[in-house]
Amino acid sequence: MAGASPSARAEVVVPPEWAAATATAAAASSEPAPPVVVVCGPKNAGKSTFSRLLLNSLLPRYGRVGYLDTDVGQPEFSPPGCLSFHVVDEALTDLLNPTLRECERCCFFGDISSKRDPETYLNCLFHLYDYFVEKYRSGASEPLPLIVNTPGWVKGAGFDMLVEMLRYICPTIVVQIRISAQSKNLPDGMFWLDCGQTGPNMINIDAPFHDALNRSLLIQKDSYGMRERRLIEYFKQCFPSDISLTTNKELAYGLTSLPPYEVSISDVMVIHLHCQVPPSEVWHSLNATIVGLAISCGTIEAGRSIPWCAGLGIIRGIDVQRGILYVITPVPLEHLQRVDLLLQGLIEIPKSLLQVRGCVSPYMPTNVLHRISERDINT
Ligand SMILES: Nc1ncnc2c1ncn2[C@@H]1O[C@H](COP(=O)(O)OP(=O)(O)OP(=O)(O)O)[C@@H](O)[C@H]1O
Repeated sequence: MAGASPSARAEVVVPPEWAAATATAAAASSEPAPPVVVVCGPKNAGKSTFSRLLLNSLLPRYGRVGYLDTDVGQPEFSPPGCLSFHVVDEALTDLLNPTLRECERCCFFGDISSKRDPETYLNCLFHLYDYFVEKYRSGASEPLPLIVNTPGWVKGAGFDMLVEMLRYICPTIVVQIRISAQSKNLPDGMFWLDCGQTGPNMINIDAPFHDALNRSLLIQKDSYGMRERRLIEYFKQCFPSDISLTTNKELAYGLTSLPPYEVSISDVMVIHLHCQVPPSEVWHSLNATIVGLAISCGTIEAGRSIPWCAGLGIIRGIDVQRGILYVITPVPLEHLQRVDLLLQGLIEIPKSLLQVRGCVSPYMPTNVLHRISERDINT
């Protein structure tokens, strides 16, 4: 692709070695089980785009493909802050952009990078992988191939986490995308294994675009904007699909007028994932935030429970006197009824929803805070 422009493209470009790599994975032996493919490489090298192409290549043979979404900053199918496992049974039509899809299992990590808590991040990932193995490797369900798209943080602690991930998952194929700036690449070969250990089929491919001097041209993404759009898209699901909400203003007004769910404070436990909050401030800290709505049914390992996340919600208001939280969420009622944990992380309500001209921010009615203050004074 010499001379290709680094600006965002309207169509996906499939270099011959990319096509060969997807064909190799699609033709790989399914004995004793279909392939587990890990895609890794530096930031913006094309991992997500390649993973989409790979998924479409595996579908004709297997009908369904598992996808482990591990990039909490820019997840493929989930809102930001989540790690999730999906089973996809139809070809992806947009090969250049991530799209929301319902997951089979999700863990709410609550941040857009694993930096703040690598241990919890890895525990979430291992739990999702264990779920896949239990259901699609040893259970009654038909075995599925699995794609694991990894984050582009491949240096320092990011590298250490990738090594742990690879050791745990033991993939059958690893596709490494490399760029011309060698110092930014992962080491060559099976860098996560000890000498002499046998490993997977390693496939190295180059990032898709390069200039006349053969230097990689990487397309920078607007990560912040992508996250905002993803959250907006997520909360649009609160409305029936025939309601047209084309602008953020319409959505902001729509959310304002949406009757929230009432959740009894006594029915839920609040967990702050990345900070400590004094008990007297818990409700203030929760008001006007996005939370993971979780169910404490995860397995307990090394004393830590990893709850499954049913989806995200906006805490629209809190009435401490009545003991009620008001939550806006697209999570269906039957799942919501099982939620017993509110996980608060660092995922924020998109600014574009809070800054709509003429619309008083719907999530921060002052009477809510007054009621809390009155209650604080009374206790
Ligand atoms: N084969 C391709 N054809 C067209 N555009 C591409 C291709 N590969 C990557 N891009 C574009 O390059 C940018 C980065 O690609 P992508 O998101 O796949 O990289 P990534 O390695 O997954 O990034 P990150 O490390 O941030 O997760 C995106 O804008 C994407 O649309």
